[in-house]
Amino acid sequence: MTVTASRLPHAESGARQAIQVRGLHKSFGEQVVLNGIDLSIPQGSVFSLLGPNGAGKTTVVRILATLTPPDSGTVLVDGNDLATSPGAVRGSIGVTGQFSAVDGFLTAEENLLLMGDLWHLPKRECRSRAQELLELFGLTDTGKKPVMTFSGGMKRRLDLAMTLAGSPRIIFLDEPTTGLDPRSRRNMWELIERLVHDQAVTIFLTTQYLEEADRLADQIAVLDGGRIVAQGTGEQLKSQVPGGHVVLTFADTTTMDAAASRLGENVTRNPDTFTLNVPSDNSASSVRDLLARIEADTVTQFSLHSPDLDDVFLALTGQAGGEAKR
Ligand SMILES: Nc1ncnc2c1ncn2[C@@H]1O[C@H](COP(=O)(O)OP(=O)(O)OP(=O)(O)O)[C@@H](O)[C@H]1O
Repeated sequence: MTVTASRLPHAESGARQAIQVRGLHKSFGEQVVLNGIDLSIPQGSVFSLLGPNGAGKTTVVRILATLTPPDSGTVLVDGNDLATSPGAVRGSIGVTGQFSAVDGFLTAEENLLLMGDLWHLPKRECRSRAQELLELFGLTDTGKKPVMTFSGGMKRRLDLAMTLAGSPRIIFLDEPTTGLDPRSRRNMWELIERLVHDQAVTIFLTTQYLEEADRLADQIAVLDGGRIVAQGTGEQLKSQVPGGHVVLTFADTTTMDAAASRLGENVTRNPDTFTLNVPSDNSASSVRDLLARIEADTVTQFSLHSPDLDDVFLALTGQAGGEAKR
């Protein structure tokens, strides 16, 4: 099945762009990793880059964060040209995740003070910012303990807190919840949502968890074979793949079979639960047409199922998403 790449929906919106990328190329030796990437990410939004292992997500983050030079292409971060003003780019970004700066021998508070120092914050501001961040990230009680005693979730929270010490306008979160248990992952999601809501930062998120992208991101792009193969909101991406269906439940086999014979061969019967699965795009008109073809009064329950991002990922890349592999 082919899914066509959608246009860049926000490029026309007129919103100020936090990140603009045009024609980005990067090869390592013979291996072409990025083969012409275009991105426009509006300020104050959450953007998620998805892709199978080795697709080049970290390479994109490293290029945008000035850690790896691109071969060609133009990149503007917070209005600054990466090629001519890398220092200004570094001044407006924070990077967490696979390049964690957390020092396990120091306490959480000391780590935060060190970051404030690196950002040349005055001593007093440094202390108040550290306290503020410990509180924001639920680390006040453990602030004086060495980080090596922290759980994975606490370390990730501290990592994100340290990124915020410099008050960045754009934050790169490279797989921020990989390896966390479901509860810690949800905690991180709530923190990220609060950051975007309260501080209007722009988030560039890479993740293996499609559910994470679906929950947090305003825009999702799928990177595969060196190119962005689809981009849009979670809903837009899901609407591009088949998998939507209506589930009709009946009181008994007789009414179920009567409906099945009127609906034709695409219907899947589940005799154990007296249900029929009927492929549908779930639009109001197709659901209305469907009900008009059967004795609607015999339906005891009715539900719509949309494809999830896993279906999208599979259709686009031929691989299951990270969550599915676990
Ligand atoms: N410094 C480097 N030298 C040579 N090859 C590299 C280098 N960095 C990345 N690569 C290669 O580029 C490709 C993309 O790597 P990258 O880490 O960007 O992918 P990814 O999408 O982040 O993968 P994952 O989901 O596994 O973290 C991989 O094949 C990787 O081996």
